[in-house]
Amino acid sequence: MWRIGKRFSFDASHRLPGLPEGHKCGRLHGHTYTVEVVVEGDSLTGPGFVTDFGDLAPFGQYINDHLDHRHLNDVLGVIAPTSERLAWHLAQWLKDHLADSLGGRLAVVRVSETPSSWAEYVLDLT
Ligand SMILES: Nc1nc2c(c(=O)[nH]1)N=C([C@H](O)[C@H](O)COP(=O)(O)OP(=O)(O)OP(=O)(O)O)CN2
Ligand SMILES: [Zn+2]
Repeated sequence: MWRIGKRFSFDASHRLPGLPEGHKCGRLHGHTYTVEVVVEGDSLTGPGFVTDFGDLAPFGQYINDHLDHRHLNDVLGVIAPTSERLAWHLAQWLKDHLADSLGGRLAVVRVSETPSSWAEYVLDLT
């Protein structure tokens, strides 16, 4: 099986209510988020692609239009937009909008708020 990935990034603010008093993430702050989408396949098409990286362009457009320079507490409609919840939100968007048009299967959406941390949502489309 092959796996390919494409990385996207955007800047956004959030705050995480519900943390202990004084926790830094309870305050309004921002991140340069990184999102990686992993697509897998058992065969190759065209010149040797699982799926053309360019087929993920609509996902980049969604990020630019709806998440970049936004406040994630407003956009996601959850009280605490953690990396885990953002990964789930993005996985649902990919499932709803791109699953049928990609050459391969959507496998993982991984979100990083900082270079040292990540959360991922593993898709099961079987
Ligand atoms: N499991 C999760 N833990 C935390 C999340 C999250 O989404 N999922 N988010 C935060 C905060 O948003 C915080 O801004 C980022 O946390 P942290 O990695 O601690 O950020 P730092 O840049 O301060 O990391 P250092 O490596 O300590 O410098 C918190 N936890
Ligand atoms: Zn944060």
